[in-house]
Amino acid sequence: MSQETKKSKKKDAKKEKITQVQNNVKEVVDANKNDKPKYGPSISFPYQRVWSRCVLIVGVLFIVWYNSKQGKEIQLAKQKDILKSAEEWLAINGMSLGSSDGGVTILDLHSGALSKGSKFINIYELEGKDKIFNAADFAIYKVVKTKIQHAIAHNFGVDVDKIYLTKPTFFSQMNNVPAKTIHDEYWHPHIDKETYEYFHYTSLLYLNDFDRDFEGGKFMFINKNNVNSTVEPRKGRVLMFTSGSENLHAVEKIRSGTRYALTISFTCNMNKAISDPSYRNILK
Ligand SMILES: O=C(O)CCC(=O)C(=O)O
Ligand SMILES: [Fe+2]
Repeated sequence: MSQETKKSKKKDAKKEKITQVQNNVKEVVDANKNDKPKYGPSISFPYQRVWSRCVLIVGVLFIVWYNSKQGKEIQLAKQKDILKSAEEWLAINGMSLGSSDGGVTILDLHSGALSKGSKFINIYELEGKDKIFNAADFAIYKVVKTKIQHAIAHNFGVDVDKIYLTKPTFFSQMNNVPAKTIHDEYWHPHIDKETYEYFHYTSLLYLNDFDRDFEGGKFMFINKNNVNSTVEPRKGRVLMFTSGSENLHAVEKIRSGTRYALTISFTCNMNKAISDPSYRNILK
């Protein structure tokens, strides 16, 4: 065989191979063409990617907004409207004059009783009692109390003039010092009306922040199935509930730090009403 014949044979073989490959590719393309989408032709439109991203973002924003509306928190007033810093208020309110041996210190604003050691002292009988509070402190208390009274009336559908401030109304300070008496054991489930007969509506104004100023110390509602719903104390947050057996509750043990709250409660029994604690009264 001549050299030329050999070359042309090689060329022919190559051509044949290329045609074969091309045919194979065509077959695959044809096969794909016949492979119709299962659920009909897919929809496409201009700027499809941009639009689909916009829809996704709006969807996520909607979910975030919707969930934020789901909380049962009602804003009564901005913290800065009514509250000084908790520390400032507590420093002047006389709590610093006491301190119980157990983990709980109480200052009753109506009677002046303050836990000290294993007893109570009366800060309204102390020398210099007029320096512990001033008129502005009581004015703040009155504003806070009145706002809460209106909020309770509104949310529980009662007439604002038919609920009355009742005693005790007190500051509480809680920490993780081991309890000395049963009164220091705030973590037991209880019903306020059993402790305080004339309470019909309990409210708590929290003065500092869970997870920042203290750990533990969440408020827990305990229902019949032993399932808890919890409230995390936060400065300026108000919790209100009816004081009967429908609201069994406890406070989770404090693990560290100090927790401050103010209890303001209302009764429907006008014979058990108390007047607002006032500067004038403590000067008597
Ligand atoms: O401080 C709290 O969150 C609740 C205290 C309490 O339940 C009470 O004093 O009866
Ligand atoms: Fe309670």
